[in-house]
Amino acid sequence: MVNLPEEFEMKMKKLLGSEYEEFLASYDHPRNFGLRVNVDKISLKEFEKIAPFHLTKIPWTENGYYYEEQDMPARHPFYYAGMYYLQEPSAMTPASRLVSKPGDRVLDLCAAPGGKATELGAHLHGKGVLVANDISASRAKALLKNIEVFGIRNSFVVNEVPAKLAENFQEFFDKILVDVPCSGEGMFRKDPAVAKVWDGNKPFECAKQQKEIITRAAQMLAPGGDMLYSTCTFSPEENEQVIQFLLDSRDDMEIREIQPYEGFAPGRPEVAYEGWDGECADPVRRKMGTPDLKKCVRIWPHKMAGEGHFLALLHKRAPGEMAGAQENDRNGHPNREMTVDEHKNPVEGSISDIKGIGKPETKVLAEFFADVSMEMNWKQVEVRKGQVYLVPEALGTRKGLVFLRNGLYLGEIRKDRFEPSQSFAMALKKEEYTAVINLDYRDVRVEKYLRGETLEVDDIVERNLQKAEEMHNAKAMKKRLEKGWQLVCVNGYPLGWGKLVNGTLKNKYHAGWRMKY
Ligand SMILES: C[S@@+](CC[C@H](N)C(=O)[O-])C[C@H]1O[C@@H](n2cnc3c(N)ncnc32)[C@H](O)[C@@H]1O
Repeated sequence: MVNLPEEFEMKMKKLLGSEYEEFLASYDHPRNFGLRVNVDKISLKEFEKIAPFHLTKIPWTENGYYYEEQDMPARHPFYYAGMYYLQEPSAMTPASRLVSKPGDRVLDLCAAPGGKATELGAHLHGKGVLVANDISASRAKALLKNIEVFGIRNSFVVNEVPAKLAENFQEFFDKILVDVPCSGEGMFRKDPAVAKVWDGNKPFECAKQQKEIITRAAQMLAPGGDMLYSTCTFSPEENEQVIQFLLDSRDDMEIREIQPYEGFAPGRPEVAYEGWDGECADPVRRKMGTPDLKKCVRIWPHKMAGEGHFLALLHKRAPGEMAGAQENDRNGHPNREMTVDEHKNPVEGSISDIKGIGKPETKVLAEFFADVSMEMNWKQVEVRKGQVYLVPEALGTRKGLVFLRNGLYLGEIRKDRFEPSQSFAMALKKEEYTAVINLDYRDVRVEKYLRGETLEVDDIVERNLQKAEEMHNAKAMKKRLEKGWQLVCVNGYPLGWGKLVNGTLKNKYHAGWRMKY
């Protein structure tokens, strides 16, 4: 049993009334473990077929599963292949209720380490842009890594304060996720250390910061766009009161219904002004808060197999749009189980479209990319000091922002050769590269590869050559398969690069990502 702060218990008693004992009893139950499948890489059907874990579907998400602690999915090669993200089940809810589609401009304002940004990015399938921001430089680094492991090709990873972003992105985004820093009351069971540092002032301090963040987020939302605000805490100050604050300060925003689940509890209009002297002229609302706060969702650990959360889906009305319009058609159950190849586009333009590079660089790139069939628009490729990036189309030029990555880093031109990057390997599908060393996850070479060791792969090269025999251009293909860059895959999903020399595969797996235990 977690040691709960006395002041917290009193507050929860007041909030929950007769449900309080049941809530308290939930602290005796073990926490739940969840993983969320990367729908940009693998279909759920395929994942269920190949993943050697004890999986049970999380009923309120499309692509989340409970697993058992002994499965240890963080140590499995499929994790290194970016097939899934480990995430507490309730924490999967916010991104699952902000339905984004390929082509959208999406912002995750408080994104690190990327639990929600990776889900939002996966659903873009490379089209549109995901701007993933975090105020902490070190956490933003972890965010970038997770985005790269997931193979997201169209992200802009930023390390800025929301006010600075708002200067650059006025009414720019179709979808915004605002998963604010909070007092973390919902995490006491999962992480008892959070309960130890909690005190009664924390919700008030956090609320101040949350109001600034949500205000900036609303400035960046395009008219007609949707924004999802979430916390992992129970305090009304950080939940209903922040939403009420936003509604009181802007008359173009409204609360939308969230795709339901039987375990969700409604938001609480009656706590919207409790203990807070907000500005509101309407005496009825002043007492009660806007009735639409009921459309918010509270996740309580005694009602669902997950930790505590709060969610509010907000909509910014376009000029002339009536309050509550569009709600029904936008709120249908989204068909989120898509096949991975459904979103493929042909390659656009050619290498000669890249600006500012000479003939030798063009030749080096042409040689390497003769083996690549990934969808890409060459007009969006930029070369900066020899480093080659595929920049998101929808972003435009953004100056004066501190960023860690603009687009997909493809690799580096070094004199007479191109060195592909780790992030490029992760963004490829097996079928999009000519020379592939595909290993089964039970093959000891997979772990050796992830530890940075050199591999003997004669048997696989032999098999690849036999397959090539059956093809039209067998001779050219043979030459290619016997040496040079190889995409190393586990069960068909890329892990990184290797370079083949006389049947030996030199390890090019990113040194900083190696398996260490
Ligand atoms: C709840 S965590 C986000 C978790 C993340 N959404 C995920 O799912 O992995 C809140 C994040 O907000 C960041 N943060 C704190 N203050 C911020 C601010 N003013 N602007 C943007 N991010 C902020 C913190 O560094 C922290 O990473």
